[in-house]
Amino acid sequence: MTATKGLEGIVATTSSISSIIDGVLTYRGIDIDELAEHASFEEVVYLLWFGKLPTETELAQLKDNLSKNAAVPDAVIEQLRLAPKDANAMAVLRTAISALSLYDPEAADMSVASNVQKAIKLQAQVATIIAAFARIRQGLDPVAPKESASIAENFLYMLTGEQPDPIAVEALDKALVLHADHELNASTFAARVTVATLSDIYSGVTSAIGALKGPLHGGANEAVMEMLEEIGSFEAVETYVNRKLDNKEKLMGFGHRVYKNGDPRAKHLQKMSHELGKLTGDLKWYNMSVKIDDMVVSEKGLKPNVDFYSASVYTTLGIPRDLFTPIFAISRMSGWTAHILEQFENNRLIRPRAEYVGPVGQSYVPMENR
Ligand SMILES: CC(=O)SCCNC(=O)CCNC(=O)[C@H](O)C(C)(C)COP(=O)(O)OP(=O)(O)OC[C@H]1O[C@@H](n2cnc3c(N)ncnc32)[C@H](O)[C@@H]1OP(=O)(O)O
Ligand SMILES: O=C([O-])CC(=O)C(=O)O
Repeated sequence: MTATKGLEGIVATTSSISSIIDGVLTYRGIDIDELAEHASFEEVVYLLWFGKLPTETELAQLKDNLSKNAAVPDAVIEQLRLAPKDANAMAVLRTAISALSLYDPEAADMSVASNVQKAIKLQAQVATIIAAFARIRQGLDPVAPKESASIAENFLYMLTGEQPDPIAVEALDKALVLHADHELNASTFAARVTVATLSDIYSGVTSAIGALKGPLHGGANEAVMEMLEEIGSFEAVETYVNRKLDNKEKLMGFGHRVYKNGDPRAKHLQKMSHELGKLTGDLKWYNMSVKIDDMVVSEKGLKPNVDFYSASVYTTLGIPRDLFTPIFAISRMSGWTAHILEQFENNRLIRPRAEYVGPVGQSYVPMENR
């Protein structure tokens, strides 16, 4: 038995949800480039869950169902009020999503119909929870979700209490499409491992949120913005990047376990960052990002991943830095739940082995002789 560090290159399951083949990402066989151009996030949610693009009626039904389920139980809102105002937003989200199960009488129902309904609730409520916490910590009351608004529109509306700019809604919607699923990434794997014990869907997504939070995974988008803020100006980029590379330190938002020739989602986010920067007249973060990108590509051969340009996109949309990873979770909820449903369809406990490298042949030493 020989271990592969980080399970690199190990094929751990079959899946028909998304694929990365020769650097091309597809959801249910459709290239992400096409989806980014044409699909709404709700269409993508339907596609991931049900394996096909929705008809007009099916999409309307899904949107209606999401809309009707977007309100969060009062007890969970109360719990958000009890959280420290400076609590980590991903930790709050992880706790609140776990708490939702306490108020769902169907939490332990493992039928397919019940699990699909729980996926709908989770997808609808994740945005409500994040927006509510963002307001509560500012001493404001949460804003109730609007009926018949998309998830992107509703999230921005619930965050500010004002009707969001259609350009911002469109940009966030596209970002949600781009982050929705990604084969067997760490958080999705965590979700599948959890539910493969026949634990419930809430446990699965709670595990996933915990895994997404880390800076080597979804947490990298916040780390990118932290880096941009630390650098502070376009002029300071060169010295900063050279110092990081000389010290062999990682630059957040670069590199990927699977993509060695670039992440196909990054170009869309780069374009959005540029367009939003032009619209707002503030290209500072975009210009700094491009300069870092050019230097890291030419000096290290590493390309930006999905997290790199999403940082300047969200900042230009006026979203606070610590909500970037929670927004990733809004989108990835669709992928996690699709994978959980797929895992349940053909379940087997996930239990790999460890290569033992510790001492052998040891004896118990009585306390007085140690
Ligand atoms: C949504 C997502 O999860 S996308 C990924 C988000 N994460 C980040 O952006 C964090 C920064 N990037 C990284 O840490 C890595 O590239 C990962 C975690 C994404 C992938 O890592 P792995 O496949 O395990 O690659 P690993 O960390 O072993 O790196 C391989 C080599 O490239 C280097 N490298 C990888 N990423 C970076 C980086 N961002 N900056 C500088 N060097 C890097 C490593 O130092 C290592 O060099 P070495 O062989 O000289 O020691
Ligand atoms: O696939 C991965 O390892 C990380 C990633 O890009 C994602 O989850 O979107």
